[in-house]
Amino acid sequence: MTELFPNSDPEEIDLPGGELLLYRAADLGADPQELFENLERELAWREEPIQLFGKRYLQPRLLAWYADAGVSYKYSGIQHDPLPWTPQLAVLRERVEALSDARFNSVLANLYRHHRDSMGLHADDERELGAQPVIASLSLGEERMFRLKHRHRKDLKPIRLPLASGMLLIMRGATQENWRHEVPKQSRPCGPRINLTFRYVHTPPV
Ligand SMILES: O=C(O)CCC(=O)C(=O)O
Ligand SMILES: [Fe+2]
Repeated sequence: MTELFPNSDPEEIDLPGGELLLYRAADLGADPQELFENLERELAWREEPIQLFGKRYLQPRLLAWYADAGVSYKYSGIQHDPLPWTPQLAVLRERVEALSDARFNSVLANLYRHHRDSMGLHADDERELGAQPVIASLSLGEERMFRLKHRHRKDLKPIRLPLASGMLLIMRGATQENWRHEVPKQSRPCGPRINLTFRYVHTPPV
């Protein structure tokens, strides 16, 4: 049997009805600041529309979507056609796969330009991701607050997890079924942050 998590064990974050693992200083084979600068410069960042209650808005952050050929993904009501992996992203995928003990065929990159950029409360529970998806989320650049809220249990307080540069958070098990997550706007000014969420998209949908 292959060994789970060969690179030193991640921390387990207590999440009732879900599974969260955190590498506080993931071994990415490169300095997180250098990775941030390369990705900020090289990725094809776009302002993307979002469909909310039948209306189109611009998302409050920049996005870029990379995947294996033939993979497509509907995200926030919008169909995304992927770009081919850059050399940097391909290397990062290998590192993240080893650290997560999972396979990924795509990555959604988010660039939060400043403290007012954000990601609304959601779960990564699209059909194409299958049941109980493993989602590996790599943070680079400025620290931002990641918050999880249980869908039904009002007795559970939201979980606040500050995500700093070089941290790798793995969401798996029933996390997406039972919890939603967000990156709220904040009042304190800060610089840019990149978050890469590695996913396995099943095409055609399972
Ligand atoms: O920026 C983050 O930490 C979260 C990103 C996220 O939830 C997503 O891309 O689905
Ligand atoms: Fe998400």
